[in-house]
Amino acid sequence: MTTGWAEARQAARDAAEPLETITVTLHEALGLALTEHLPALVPLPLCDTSAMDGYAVRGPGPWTIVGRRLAGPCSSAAALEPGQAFEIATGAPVPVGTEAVLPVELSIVDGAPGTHDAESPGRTVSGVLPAKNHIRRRGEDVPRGRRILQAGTVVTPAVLGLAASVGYDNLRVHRRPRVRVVVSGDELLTTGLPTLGQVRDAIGPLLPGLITAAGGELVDTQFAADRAGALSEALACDDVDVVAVCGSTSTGPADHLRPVLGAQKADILVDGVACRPGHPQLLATLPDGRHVVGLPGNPFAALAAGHTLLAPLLNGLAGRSPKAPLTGRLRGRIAARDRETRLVPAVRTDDALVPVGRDRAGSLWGAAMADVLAVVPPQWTGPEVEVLPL
Ligand SMILES: Nc1nc2c(c(=O)[nH]1)N[C@H]1C(S)=C(S)[C@@H](COP(=O)(O)OP(=O)(O)OC[C@H]3O[C@@H](n4cnc5c(N)ncnc54)[C@H](O)[C@@H]3O)O[C@H]1N2
Ligand code: MOO
Repeated sequence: MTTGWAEARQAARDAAEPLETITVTLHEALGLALTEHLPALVPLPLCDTSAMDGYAVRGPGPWTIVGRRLAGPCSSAAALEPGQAFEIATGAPVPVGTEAVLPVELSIVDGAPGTHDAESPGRTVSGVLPAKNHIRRRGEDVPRGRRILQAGTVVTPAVLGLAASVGYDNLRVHRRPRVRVVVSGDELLTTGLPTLGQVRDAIGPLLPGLITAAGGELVDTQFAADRAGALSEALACDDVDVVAVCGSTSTGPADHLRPVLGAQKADILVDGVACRPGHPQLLATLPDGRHVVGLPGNPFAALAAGHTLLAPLLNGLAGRSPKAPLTGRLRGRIAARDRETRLVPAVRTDDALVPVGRDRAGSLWGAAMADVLAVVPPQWTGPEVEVLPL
């Protein structure tokens, strides 16, 4: 029985148990999801540091310059007495007793505007201290031990930078779900110009990016002839978590996916989705726990199904926390359907989403021009819609 679009996505998510934990280097963690909350191993900053290039000072000026501290390891012994200053670089630990940092552009050294000068110790600096003391206190940005990121967070470039700055070399993450793509259809051609009766495979090329973005790892793409036996063979593998079958989802004489899944005693969790395009898509679980997603052969329908069932399934297996939906306002005359959700390619303008058209199930032209798929639910009257970034 056909499932509603939102329910189908939730069913795909619910079918996915997050995969095992692995420990990887920061570099290897990009795109994977944290398995545990991350506490800061050190405070940020580590100690009281200067926020400006200038002079760390104590008491009222003028101040005698007694030392110099640039970035890099340094002794903790340096201290200021009232009336003393240290030339200091942004980010360097301030000497004990520092009350403020006088920025270099506000400073006068021996009567001349201050500059960075290796000869400054022994000279006198003066200037009017600004209201801000320009000292970053220990732990002011991130206190030591504070939970900085939650389990389920996807590791982004910013997460890597933050994890490194609070002391991590490795992260514990869920492994990526391994995916095999099986493209079915005797008419398909993978290179060159098609002749009568042939069609260039458009789904094989679009899936790797979608799979990676959803947290999966494409193991390989295989081609299966339009025979039940070929599809059965392609499904008989134990080296992947998910098999995405393209084509063969309908009820025609060459469409064998449902009968083959029946013969393999698969549990069909979603048997068609009330959406356009993409309504024949399906989600099943094989007796050994592997998941099968059936993507319709019409290329735009396959893309829509990739976002409807495949991406939420991979997100869940990868251990990614669900995200609140993105929304936007759709402009123009869009005819909602009575019972089915429409997935409409649209571009973002300054103030709205504008459908681009060219969105028949067999054509990827609209989707290729679009920024998002706008989700138009049954009997929608607008203008707010959920959007799926492409
Ligand atoms: N009697 C009915 N026929 C169809 C229905 C229906 O409800 N009743 N639904 C239509 C819809 S909607 C879709 S979508 C397709 C789904 O068909 P299949 O998943 O079985 O796919 P095929 O029949 O193999 O192919 C359909 C179409 O797409 C082209 N195709 C297939 N694979 C690729 C590929 N990798 N790259 C590019 N194009 C591909 C294929 O040549 C066909 O033109 O069923 C409708 N029929
Ligand atoms: O699912 Mo079909 O794609 O509506 O064309």
